[in-house]
Amino acid sequence: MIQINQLSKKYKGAEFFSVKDLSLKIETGEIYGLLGPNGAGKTTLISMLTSLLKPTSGSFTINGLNFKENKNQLKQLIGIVPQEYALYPTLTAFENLEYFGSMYGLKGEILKNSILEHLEIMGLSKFATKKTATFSGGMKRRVNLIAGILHQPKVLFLDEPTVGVDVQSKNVIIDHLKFLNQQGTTIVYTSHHLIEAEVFCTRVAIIDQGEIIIKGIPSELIKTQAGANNLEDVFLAQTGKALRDYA
Ligand SMILES: Nc1ncnc2c1ncn2[C@@H]1O[C@H](COP(=O)(O)OP(=O)(O)OP(=O)(O)O)[C@@H](O)[C@H]1O
Repeated sequence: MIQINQLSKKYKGAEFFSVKDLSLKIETGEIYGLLGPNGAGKTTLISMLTSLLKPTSGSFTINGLNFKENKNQLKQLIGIVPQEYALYPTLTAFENLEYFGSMYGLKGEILKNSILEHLEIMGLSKFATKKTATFSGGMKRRVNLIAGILHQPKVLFLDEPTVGVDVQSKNVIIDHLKFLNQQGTTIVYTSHHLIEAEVFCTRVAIIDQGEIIIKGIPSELIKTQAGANNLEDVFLAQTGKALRDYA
């Protein structure tokens, strides 16, 4: 279970809070979607939950553990799939994954077998010895995903794991995430794909300007929002139609 208590982040020199007094409980075994317009604070929130970013105030626990006291345990427990590709372009897919796997303490045959198995699942076996610089966006996304799950995390955080990929890559990624969830992995993900989130997530929270404005089971949110036929209607009704450019 993830318990977030009044978590806030104000970047240095910023006028506004990017995440503001945010409290949320995510149960073990959920697929939880963090949705919101550009600049809503989704990446900031996920970055704090994975200890990539220090909160300004507030706290959270993951399975009862916190980063101050249980850093090493938590690092083994969670997996991170960032929005930006974390891959080294001059290394092959296999070499990249060896690097990431070793960061989680995997080595030898266990590491090698885990890499080969995941490359196979993601349809990348025949590209194992190719440099990732030559990969398409969809292939990079799939290697990026493998890098975060080689150590079989119990809680997986993904920041827009299907952005910029074709339908085929998206299906492989989503199907595998569903499989991992069935095996007991709790999934927290951000997305702009509301149709994807509607069918994929057990619950979602719509975030705007650093705060949760509505949360719940997608089908129930649709039912309770007047005139809404899908999650996109709920999203637009809650966040408005104005563009969210920021710099
Ligand atoms: N390093 C930073 N320094 C200052 N402000 C930042 C920084 N990173 C993000 N912000 C600001 O924090 C707010 C939230 O940004 P964040 O990237 O968390 O939103 P997001 O919901 O993930 O957006 P997107 O959907 O575009 O990825 C924005 O106003 C953004 O400009």
